[in-house]
Amino acid sequence: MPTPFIALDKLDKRYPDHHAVKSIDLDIEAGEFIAIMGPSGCGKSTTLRLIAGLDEPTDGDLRIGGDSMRGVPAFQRNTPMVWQSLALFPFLTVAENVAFPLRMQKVGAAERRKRALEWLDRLGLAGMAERNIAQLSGGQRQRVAIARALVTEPSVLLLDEPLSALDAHLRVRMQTELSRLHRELGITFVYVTHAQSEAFALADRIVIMSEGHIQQVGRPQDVYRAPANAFVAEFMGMNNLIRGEVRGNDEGMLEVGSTLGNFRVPTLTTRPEGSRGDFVIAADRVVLAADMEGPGIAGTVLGLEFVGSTQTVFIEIEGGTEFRVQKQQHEIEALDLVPGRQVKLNWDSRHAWLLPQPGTTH
Ligand SMILES: Nc1ncnc2c1ncn2[C@@H]1O[C@H](COP(=O)(O)OP(=O)(O)OP(=O)(O)O)[C@@H](O)[C@H]1O
Repeated sequence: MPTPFIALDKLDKRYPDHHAVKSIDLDIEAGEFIAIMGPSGCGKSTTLRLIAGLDEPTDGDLRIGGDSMRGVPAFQRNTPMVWQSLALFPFLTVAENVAFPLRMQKVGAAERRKRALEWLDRLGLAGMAERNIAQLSGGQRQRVAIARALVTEPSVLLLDEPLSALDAHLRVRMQTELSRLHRELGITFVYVTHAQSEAFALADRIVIMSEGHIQQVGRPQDVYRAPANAFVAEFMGMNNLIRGEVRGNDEGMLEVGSTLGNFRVPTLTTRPEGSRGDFVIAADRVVLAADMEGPGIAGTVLGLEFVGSTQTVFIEIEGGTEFRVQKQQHEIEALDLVPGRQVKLNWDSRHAWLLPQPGTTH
């Protein structure tokens, strides 16, 4: 194994009244784009601040390039951070804002200006160098903040919800821009976001946190299709979790009994009868049928939600369980899926994903 570029080693942060980050381990390779996600208050920003040196860990270690960062102040780490609020200086021009970190490094005035103008050019802001920050749009300010972070040519860029203040259209444009910069610069990006779409569009790997713990680290498609536990399955949103108990093992399949009926779930290992057999079926894997005499679970359409060209259908199963099903518009119309409509739900057993038993890997 090559030495990771950034290594979080049992990194821990306690505030007087809150244990924000609980002994987390994470290896980040040089040049990776890592997105950290999780519900509000789970410790994402604290983790980023620990990497930046804006906060000191209570315990554990953080290494960058193999060197421990314990006691190394933020200004000596060259790990700049871009925030949603940007923290640009309103009394400086655009060029002076970008050049500011170089001034801190005592770089000469001519060189500072040259490098600031190069970065402004690179971010599509050539010609705006002498403007005041107040004379820029939200998207342009975001670019200034990114130019200012990159002007010292760091090997890591930390971003804390950088796009959340922008409107949807601009957000997508800036995502493309960040992706391009990441590719061109080849440096490591660590990106905190609560927007799944951003994390999926940008990241090589996603880290899911909850209550100060890391719940799963993996490629976006793996976290989505193969959640490590019930928390991740539910956090990803478009999963249906069925809690059940193992009733038998049959050639790579578990027979699972639940309040919704008996199901077959693929497995790599056998499990003893009576043990947990919780599994997940993704919303886009559920098949709906109008024929109530056919096989499947009976349910009633509660309502629909538009998400671009697909819709999420919320279906109530007897006993109060709610299912989410993702369908294309034409399928919705073909089945006339209006609230109150009765439907049968089904899926191919091969698409069910067995959750690992707590404390084990799959
Ligand atoms: N300086 C501090 N003093 C005390 N508690 C703090 C401090 N900073 C953060 N916390 C607490 O630590 C927890 C984690 O905070 P953090 O900002 O890392 O969460 P987050 O996952 O980034 O949340 P959000 O998505 O809302 O920004 C929160 O409960 C927060 O109130």
